[in-house]
Amino acid sequence: MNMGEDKEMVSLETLRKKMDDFAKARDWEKYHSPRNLLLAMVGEVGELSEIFQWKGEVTKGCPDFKEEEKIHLGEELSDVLLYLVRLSDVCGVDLGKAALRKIELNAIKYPAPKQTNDHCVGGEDSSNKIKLNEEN
Ligand SMILES: Nc1ccn([C@H]2C[C@H](O)[C@@H](COP(=O)(O)OP(=O)(O)OP(=O)(O)O)O2)c(=O)n1
Repeated sequence: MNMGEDKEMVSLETLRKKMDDFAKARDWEKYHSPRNLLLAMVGEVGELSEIFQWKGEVTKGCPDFKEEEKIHLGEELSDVLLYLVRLSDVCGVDLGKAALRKIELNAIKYPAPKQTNDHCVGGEDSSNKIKLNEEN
C-alpha cells in the first residue's frame, strides 16, 4: 500500500480498538494501568522533544527535516497519541467526545473577536447582517 495515496480517515475508535487488541493479544492488559500508561506517554513526549532539542526554531511544515527525521517524528507523535488513546480508554473516557466538548468550552472562554461594521453585509438591520471574516 502506498501510504502517501491513502486518504482514508483514521478514527480514534479504530486506534482505541487496535490498542485494545494489541494489549489483549500479548496479555499486557495488566501492565496497561492508568498510571503506567501516563508515565509511558510522558516518556514518549520526552522522545518527541528530543527531535526538536537544540534545533533552534523549526518552521511550519519542518522543511529542513531530512526524510528519516520526518519518519521518526511521525513515530514519536504516534507513540504519544497511541498511549493517550489507550490511557483515555482504560480511564473510561470517550476521548473524541471529550475533545469536541473541550473545543466548545475553549470557544466560550476565548471568544473570537467581533468583526467591524465595515465588514458586514445584509442591510441596515444589524441582527440580519452576515459577518465576513477577512481571512475567508
Ligand atoms: N507495554 C507496552 C509497550 C509498548 N507499547 C506500544 C505503544 C507505543 O506505540 C510503542 C512504544 O514502544 P517502545 O516502548 O518500544 O518505545 P519506542 O517505540 O519509542 O522505542 P524506543 O524507546 O526504543 O525508541 O509500543 C504498548 O502499547 N505497551
